[in-house]
Amino acid sequence: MLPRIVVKIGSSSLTSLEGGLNREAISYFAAELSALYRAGYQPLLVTSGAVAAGFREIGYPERPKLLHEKQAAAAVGQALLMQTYREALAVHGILSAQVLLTRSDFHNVKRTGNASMAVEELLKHNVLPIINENDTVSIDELKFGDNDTLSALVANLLKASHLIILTDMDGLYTEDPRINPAATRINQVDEITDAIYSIAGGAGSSVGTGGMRSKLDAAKIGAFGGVPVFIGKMNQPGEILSILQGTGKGTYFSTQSASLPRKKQWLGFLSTPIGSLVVDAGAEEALIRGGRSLLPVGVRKAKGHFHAGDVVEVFNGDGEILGRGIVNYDAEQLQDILGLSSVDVVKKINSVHRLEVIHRDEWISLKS
Ligand SMILES: Nc1ncnc2c1ncn2[C@@H]1O[C@H](COP(=O)(O)OP(=O)(O)O)[C@@H](O)[C@H]1O
Ligand SMILES: N[C@@H](CCC(=O)OP(=O)(O)O)C(=O)O
Repeated sequence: MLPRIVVKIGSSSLTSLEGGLNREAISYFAAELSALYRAGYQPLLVTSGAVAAGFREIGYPERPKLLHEKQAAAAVGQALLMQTYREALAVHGILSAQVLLTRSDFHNVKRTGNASMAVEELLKHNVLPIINENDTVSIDELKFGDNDTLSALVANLLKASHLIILTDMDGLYTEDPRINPAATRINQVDEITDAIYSIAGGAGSSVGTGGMRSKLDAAKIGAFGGVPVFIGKMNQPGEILSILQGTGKGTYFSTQSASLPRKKQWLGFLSTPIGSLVVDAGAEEALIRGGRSLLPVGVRKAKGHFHAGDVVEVFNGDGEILGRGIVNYDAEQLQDILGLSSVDVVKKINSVHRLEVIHRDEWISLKS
């Protein structure tokens, strides 16, 4: 299999602030994608820009904020975006195809299998998949919103060897350079800690959406899936190959050596937590460093109306998130056994299905 490269291009690199596509930029990116093919890689493109490309044509004075307006702008802009890419790529003899995905396409194994099958078939025929979120049918609560997370999920799903996230800033800085011009670039990040998150701000322009924060989310997802991520900018011919050679203008994020099983990736990044638990220091140690299951004795509080089988978030006493897991008790049942030893749990509940509150196989640690 040729090494797969997922390239994500943000709205800020494709459109002007007044709305509308920057055709020169698209021609440039098409040439860079063609350089990837020539160098023996198999590229996949995740592109934003539908809303930004469409809002002016439809008559909105600025990037719309209301859902139905965004949906309409995306419907106009997505067609324009695809047409422009198709023409620019055809100059290099590259055939491209539109793939629109929604968050719910990643919600279970069957649906992800379905999406990946379609993309695999395109790759088999040397067609470049051009992926975007299906904005016209996505509703806000169930949306990726920005395409950073989507690109990382695609990279993990298709076992890419790299994810390149292109934006209007040449990497992660010690602070948003638009706010503090003295900020300096961080060239390499080995671990995405809370301190790294704290320096990442939101979108930098009126057309961008997630800013550096959602790009770090993507880098984290990539790290868990075994895909190294680059975040940066390019505007010179041949730069995409420099990025792969380690000399790109941006920040490189290293990956965990082994990729997490798909179920754990789902737990960490796609599941919807229904409630939360607060655990004591002993339980934190067992979960984070001991690789053990969570027992009732270590649970201090349970919040929310969850049922056995739901996903809950787990926090320590300082309010730091430790991870997520599938809980084995209903919320009411758990209230009765908080802090009890396993012997006392068995005495209190007649039929204990599974003693652990969260089994270690159904847990993902999110604390770095
Ligand atoms: N620590 C940081 N380092 C670099 N850029 C940052 C940082 N925090 C916030 N940003 C902002 O993130 C923006 C890029 O994200 P975004 O606007 O969503 O672009 P895109 O449309 O390419 O996804 C930059 O323009 C920058 O202003
Ligand atoms: N799917 C949307 C993405 C919106 C957006 O701004 O994303 P991004 O530029 O990647 O932060 C679109 O095509 O307009």
